[in-house]
Amino acid sequence: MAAVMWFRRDLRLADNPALLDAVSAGDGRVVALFVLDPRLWDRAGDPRREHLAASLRSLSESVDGQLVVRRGDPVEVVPALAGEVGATSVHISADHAPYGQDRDTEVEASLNCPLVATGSPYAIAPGRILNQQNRPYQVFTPYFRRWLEHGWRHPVDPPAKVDWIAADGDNLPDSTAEGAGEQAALDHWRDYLDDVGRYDDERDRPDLDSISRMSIPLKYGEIHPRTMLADLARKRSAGAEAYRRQLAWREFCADLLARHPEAAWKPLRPEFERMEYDEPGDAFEAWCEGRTGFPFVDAGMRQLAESGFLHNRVRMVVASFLVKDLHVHWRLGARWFMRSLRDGDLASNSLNWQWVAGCGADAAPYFRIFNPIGQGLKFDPDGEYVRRWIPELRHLDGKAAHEPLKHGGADGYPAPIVDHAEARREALRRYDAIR
Ligand SMILES: Cc1cc2nc3c(=O)[nH]c(=O)nc-3n(C[C@H](O)[C@H](O)[C@H](O)COP(=O)(O)OP(=O)(O)OC[C@H]3O[C@@H](n4cnc5c(N)ncnc54)[C@H](O)[C@@H]3O)c2cc1C
Repeated sequence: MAAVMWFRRDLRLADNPALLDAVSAGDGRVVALFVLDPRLWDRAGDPRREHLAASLRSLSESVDGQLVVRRGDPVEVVPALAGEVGATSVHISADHAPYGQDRDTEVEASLNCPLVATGSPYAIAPGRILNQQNRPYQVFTPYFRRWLEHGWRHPVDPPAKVDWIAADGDNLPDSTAEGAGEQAALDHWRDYLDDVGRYDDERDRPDLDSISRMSIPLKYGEIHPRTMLADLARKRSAGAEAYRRQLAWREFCADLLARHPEAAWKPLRPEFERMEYDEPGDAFEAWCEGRTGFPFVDAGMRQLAESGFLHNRVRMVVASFLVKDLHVHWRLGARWFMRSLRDGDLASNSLNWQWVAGCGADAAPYFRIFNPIGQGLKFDPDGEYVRRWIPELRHLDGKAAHEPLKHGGADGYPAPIVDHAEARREALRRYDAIR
């Protein structure tokens, strides 16, 4: 007898209730499976592929080298493996994203044994938080209040002993990514916890190193948010409180996407279907490459291209710039982010783009348009962040790096590709036309 543990977005052994169920169902004998699904693998950009491959290597070590990786359509691969090893059940943690839900329904229908879903990548599974009328929340703050009241389970330990059963598999993909895997995630998190007190005051400053970058291990399930929430509960600082609130944003996004799968690429506010956007031409290319002539925007886009990561404040500013200064559809920006980010996550990405573009459930009012220079001066007050990512501006001291034209210009650095005041007026005109 054996059970199959089909790992997906839960690449860890600790705090993994689905794995505990697999161990119990298989009487200690478990086949660890990961399916490299071409539909997901081919669409992911290099940063995600690299991280996933490194994380799988780490998981493989944790299961005594017996991780079975197979390429193909899960609807064929999972039942085939389950049949080969005579599995009595296949175990997963639930996937609430649109593709994952459909896939799991199909896999379940093709299996000759039960597909058992236990837990999810969230502290509280999407769909659970309802208001007094038993309806889902559209607005974050009341959702957050209810989320706190609802509470979550304690983390569970890794299984004491597992007999990992071998089966034929494909080669693990190569990777040069560093810092992937469960142990790296836990080490990074425990180090960061010492500094979480600074989070409340400094989290909007991309020039400082006060954010956690935990979106990456969370994306791959190298750590569960329950583990993080349990640690935060012991901290009792304003920083820890602020951090917990951000984790709730992640859950709110997943909740919204589970209820509105179309929100991945369609505006939640229907009037935005009529919004006029420009074709993505040279301006879109300049945005992708960090050559818009707006230093804060360009620093962000270069950081994204070079490192596969971007600070939340800068994500908001570059997204706003694309939609409201260049008048390009948020969907194109969201797609570029999904290809470029190591933490690219459909729910957090699409719902945050919708938030910035003004068409989300609890979106920023459309008419509040970020001034890309003002945002830089406010959140990178000494120009450190801009100089870090734009070598052409390194000769400019302090704030001057945000306004090169005012300070003699910079060789090789472009002039602004739009006039922000004019672009803002045009954005408001287009918004008025759909209200
Ligand atoms: C346009 C845009 C696109 C985004 N795309 C993604 C994405 O693809 N994947 C992703 O994980 N996050 C995305 N975010 C949310 C947020 O920017 C990142 O989670 C955060 O910057 C990751 O860095 P961190 O882990 O250091 O965050 P920290 O500031 O340390 O926050 C801690 C954790 O809280 C959660 N969190 C924080 N802010 C948000 C938020 N606004 N929405 C949802 N969760 C949040 C994340 O899990 C994060 O790891 C996006 C935000 C914007 C504005």
